[in-house]
Amino acid sequence: MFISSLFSGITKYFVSQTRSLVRLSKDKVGVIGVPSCKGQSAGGVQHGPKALRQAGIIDKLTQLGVEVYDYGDLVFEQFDDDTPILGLKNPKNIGLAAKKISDQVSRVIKDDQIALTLGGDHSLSIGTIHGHAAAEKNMCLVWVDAHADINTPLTSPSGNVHGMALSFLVKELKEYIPQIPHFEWIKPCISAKDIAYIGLRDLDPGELWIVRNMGISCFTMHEVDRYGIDMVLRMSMQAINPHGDRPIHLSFDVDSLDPRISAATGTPVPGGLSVREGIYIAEELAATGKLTAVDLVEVNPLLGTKEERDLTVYAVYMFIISGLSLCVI
Ligand SMILES: NC(=[NH2+])NCCC[C@H](N)C(=O)O
Ligand SMILES: [Mn+2]
Ligand SMILES: [Mn+2]
Repeated sequence: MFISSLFSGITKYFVSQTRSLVRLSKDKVGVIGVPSCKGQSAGGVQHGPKALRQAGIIDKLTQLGVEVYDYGDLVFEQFDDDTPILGLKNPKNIGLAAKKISDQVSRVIKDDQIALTLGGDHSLSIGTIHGHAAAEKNMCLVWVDAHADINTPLTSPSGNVHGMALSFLVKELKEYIPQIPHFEWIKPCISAKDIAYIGLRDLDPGELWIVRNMGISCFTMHEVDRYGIDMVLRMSMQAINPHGDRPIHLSFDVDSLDPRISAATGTPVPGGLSVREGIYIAEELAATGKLTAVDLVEVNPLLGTKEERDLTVYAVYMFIISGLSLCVI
């Protein structure tokens, strides 16, 4: 008697807690391939979009009932005469590519589709976030990464733009960013308080200073270990989207996952997220009904063994399918 009533109480609890289906913000997804590689130095990351398409992401989403529009890969003119400015490598290639990416993401979101961008290195997020903010003024950003990617051209130890992407976009950093040719069009479009980091574990000194002093919400791997990924997401949303009414941009660097899963990436860092923790982020943000743009970056199919490459791509495949299809039962 006692046990059965307890059981029915628990059942009721779980039924009341269970979402029957993930509520996507829009039921259409626009896929944009961005074969960018000039934001870092390892060859191969430009093949990321192809590897992810070959894994069958688009067919699977379509079979699960998502209306998918595939815009193919953006084509970028290549400039060989691209000398570094203040140490920043490939300013012309990256600055002009970012404009193209921004315009395309903006168009897709204005067409009422979730913009799913397949990279490519993380410098592409200069364009995706800029384009998202142009289409949706009130957007907020969840940046999932081992790295903060917020070096300015002056603090960067490498000159690689994939490690600087956010610095060009954050309003509070405007005074710290020098003039870079081909970057003049980039207007800072997001405030520090509208950004949450998840998974960080490898910051440069300048980045540490910025994150500590600018008021960006930051949940490092330490917080993920301490509170668990569910609580970290709740705290992130409490910080940047307390009323749940803002369009969400999820920028997901595959090196946020532990390198035992995602070895096929240029800058792996031990001690990362599990596959389930990564996927849980996609599912929960999709379930807010406000997910509007997703960047999937830094898959490099030329790194690691064949098994490692397949596993990296498979993890990303699961992340996208779980996040963007209606498969929470
Ligand atoms: N998107 C990435 N994987 N970024 C790695 C950045 C590494 C280093 N912090 C740098 O600025 O060079
Ligand atoms: Mn990273
Ligand atoms: Mn990154």
